[in-house]
Order: sequence, then structure tokens, then C-alpha cells
Amino acid sequence: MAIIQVNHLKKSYGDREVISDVSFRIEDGECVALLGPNGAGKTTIIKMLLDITKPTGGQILFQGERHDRMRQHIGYLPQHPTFYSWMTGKELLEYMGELSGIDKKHLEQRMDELLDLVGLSREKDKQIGTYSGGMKQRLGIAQALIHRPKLLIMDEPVSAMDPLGRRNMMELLKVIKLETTILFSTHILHDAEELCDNILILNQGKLLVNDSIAQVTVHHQQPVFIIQAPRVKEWVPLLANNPIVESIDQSGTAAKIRVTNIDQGRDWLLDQINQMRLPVQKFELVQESLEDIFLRMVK
Ligand SMILES: Nc1ncnc2c1ncn2[C@@H]1O[C@H](COP(=O)(O)OP(=O)(O)OP(=O)(O)O)[C@@H](O)[C@H]1O
Repeated sequence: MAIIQVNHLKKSYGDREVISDVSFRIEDGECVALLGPNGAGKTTIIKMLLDITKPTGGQILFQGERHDRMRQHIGYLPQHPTFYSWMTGKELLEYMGELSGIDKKHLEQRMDELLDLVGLSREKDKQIGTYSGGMKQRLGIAQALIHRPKLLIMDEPVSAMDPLGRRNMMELLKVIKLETTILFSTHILHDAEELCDNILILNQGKLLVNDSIAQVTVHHQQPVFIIQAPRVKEWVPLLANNPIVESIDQSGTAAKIRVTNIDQGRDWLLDQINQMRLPVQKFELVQESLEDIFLRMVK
């Protein structure tokens, strides 16, 4: 049975629908990335899963039951966790553990396990106000896991971190995902690719992709022509206005061109290259990368 099943979920603020008919499921043991640009609706979906915000339509089931009764089985790391800065790391975990109803003997053992897991054993008796951003984020993960939740939900857990903090967090999440089902939101494709089995791509409140990482390219890849030639800024605008060109992306000395019809597109592009007497260094037809697919979908 799915840990979470989301059916035709909708959310409106006033007249504005910010989540439109979103359906997906997360199976036990999976790691799923909710991927989308700023404002796509990631936090709104997470808040509905946590029952912080009520949907305006649709249904969320947690292991087949109404999810509003199942909140205690979910661990949550918000985008910007806030703590009492005068508490020590250990005191916070103790407090959260007591709130979750864990008895003293088990709590002591669980705190030690988690402080070790997130690499804060040595700093456990220091006040949280003295922790770095990365340490606070790791403490946030420990508090989210204190009651051994069946599902860990994290809202952009690595987006605001520096490269070293990010790396540490990714390695930590790789360990956690061995034992816990994870849903995390991000706007960085690379994080999703590195950690997850499945991705949900959200744009403007609509779910565009719900697939395994391995299958996304198989199901959504389109061919693109790559032309590499000097003075790319001069010739790209000359190609962009023809109706056969669906999109054209310039990067460095090359352009990636998506056309409506491959054979006609090839003939037309070769013709243009001749007419412009472009000193072409490369002309090839390739399949889109995962990043190309993501960028095309969220544009
Ligand atoms: N309380 C609210 N009232 C009105 N509109 C809201 C409210 N909360 C969110 N929105 C709007 O809903 C849309 C989705 O916002 P949301 O925060 O879910 O996006 P997001 O994908 O999490 O973005 P980010 O990556 O920037 O956190 C945005 O257009 C936002 O302005």
C-alpha cells in the first residue's frame, strides 16, 4: 500500500488556482523529489500533505487512511527551521521527543543515535544560537526523525547551503534514505538526480512529470540540433523567427535548436548555414539531457 496517495489535489487562494489537479503516489522506501522553479507550488503541496493547509479539492491518503489523522507518522523539516536559540541541541531533541510521547529510556538512546547520525554528538551541549546554518539544518533533520516517522518530508533542505554544507547534507540524506521514505522539494535538478528514485516536476501548479529518473528521459526526451559556430549572438536571432523553430537556446559558442519536424528542420538549418556562410564547427542531432527536459518543461 502506498505511504501517500494524492488524488486530484487542488488549492486556490481567492480566484487564483495555485495547485491544479495534482495526483501522485509514494511507495514505502522510495525517495521522491518534488522539483519545480520558484512559485511552482512545492511548499503548498507539502503544507497540504502535513495538514497545515487544507486543499480546495481532491484527497490525500496516508497508508490508505485520511491523512489528517496520521500526522504523527510524518517527520518534517521546514524550509527555514526556527529553534529556541538558548536551548542546546540535546535539549531540543529531548523536548521534541517528549512532545512525541517517547518514554525516557528510549528517548535517551534515540537522541544518541540521531546526534551521531547527523554529526552533532560533540556539539550536543552547546546552545543552538552558536550553531552554523548547516548544523541547524542537521539538527532539524534529527528533530524530524526523533519519533521514527514512516515518511520524512523536507522543504528545500539544501537549496540555501554553501557547497560544503550541501555536500554534507546530501551524504546524510543518502544514509537516511536507506531506512526512511523521503519526499523533498528542490528547484535544483542535480539534487533530485543524485538522491532520488522518482521525480515529480511541477510548474505553475501543474504536475508535468511523475516518473522514475531512469524513465524520464525515455518518456520525455526530444531530439535537438546543436550548431556550434563563432559569433553565436549574431546568427541565433536570424534563425529564431522561423515557424519551424520551436525553441532555440544559446550556450557558449553553440545553440540548441528544437524544431517541429526533424527532416524538414535538418534541410532548413543546413540551408541557412549555407546562406549565412557560417563557419560551422559542429552540426549534430542529439537527444535532450535530463536538464534540457526540465528546463524546457518549466520555461
Ligand atoms: N497564503 C497564500 N496566499 C496567496 N497566495 C499564496 C499563498 N501561499 C502561496 N501562494 C502562492 O502560491 C504559489 C505557489 O507558492 P509556493 O510557495 O507553494 O511555491 P514554491 O514552489 O514552494 O516556491 P519556492 O521555491 O519559492 O518556495 C505562488 O504563486 C505563491 O505566491
